Amino acid sequence: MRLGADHVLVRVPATSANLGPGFDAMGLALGLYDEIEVQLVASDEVRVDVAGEGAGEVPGGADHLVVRALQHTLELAGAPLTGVHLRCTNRIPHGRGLGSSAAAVVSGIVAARGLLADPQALDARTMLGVATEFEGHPDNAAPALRGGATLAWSGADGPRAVDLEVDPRIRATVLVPDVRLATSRARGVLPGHVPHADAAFTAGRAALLVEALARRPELLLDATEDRLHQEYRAGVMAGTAELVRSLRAAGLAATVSGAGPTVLVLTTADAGPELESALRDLLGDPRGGAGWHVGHPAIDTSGTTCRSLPHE
Ligand SMILES: Nc1ncnc2c1ncn2[C@@H]1O[C@H](COP(=O)(O)OP(=O)(O)OP(=O)(O)O)[C@@H](O)[C@H]1O
Ligand SMILES: N[C@@H](CCO)C(=O)O
Repeated sequence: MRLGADHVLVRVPATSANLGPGFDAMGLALGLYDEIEVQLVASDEVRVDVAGEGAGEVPGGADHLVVRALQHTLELAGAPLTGVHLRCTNRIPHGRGLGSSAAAVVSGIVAARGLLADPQALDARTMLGVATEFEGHPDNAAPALRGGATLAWSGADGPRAVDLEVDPRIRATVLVPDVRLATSRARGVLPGHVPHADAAFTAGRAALLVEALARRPELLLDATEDRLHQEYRAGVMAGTAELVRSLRAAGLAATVSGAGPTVLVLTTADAGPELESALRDLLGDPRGGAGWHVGHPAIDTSGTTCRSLPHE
């Protein structure tokens, strides 16, 4: 396949996976974005400039995660990459449970699609499949690609996803700690087996969550209960576990965001005063404190977007 454009700008949202009981399956796109400008160059140089999150930390050149996903996707499409210049403006914090690695992978895939002469040749399922190969599970990649809330699974023909309805009254709040935790570490403490009763409990809650998200937000507290991962992870994110417990005791639907350590709270717009009061009690200030930053991102409904820029 031929390349069409040589210069594109991709915008990719943060995502919060699991939402409590939807381990490795459910996710929500949040209005906090990384932007990546991808410019093909005539030489075989691979250059990556990073501003914001990860600057001076993430590998440059061909090892950079966005470059790896871009290169892999272009190869798959039969249009191998030679030289490229990336300018990344990163706002999604790394290793916090807000889908930074999925955002990097998805942005590389969507950039590759935008560079092809026939972008339609790379369909949504193929893109989710490639992202899942990199990530190992599709729950962040699906909402990053599609926006909104999604339910993803691996079927006989590979990873798939559907959109979930989200009641317009629902609001997301994130409590992001200063400390990081690698997803690999948070997965490493999960057991190989769980009691049948816990699996049954969590399956029921995940089904209820679909209804709570769509039109019954008053059920969010019950619907976000989980027994598959959060308690097992408490030992590697004690502060997160404590905050989730306290917020839930105050009647707020708090969960560990992705593999943590960020806390996600789902409320309705009219629950602002309860949330503010709980945050003041727990952190000393509703805007954040004690090493926690409070954000109120919109729920993103666009997913990852890509537009061509003029040839430079
Ligand atoms: N924009 C980026 N560019 C390059 N590498 C990135 C970028 N974002 C994340 N990474 C890599 O991914 C790592 C973080 O991935 P990890 O899966 O541990 O956490 P996360 O994706 O932020 O959280 P979660 O998967 O729980 O939502 C970073 O340390 C970095 O190596
Ligand atoms: N479902 C994943 C999300 C983080 O990538 C987990 O909880 O480990």
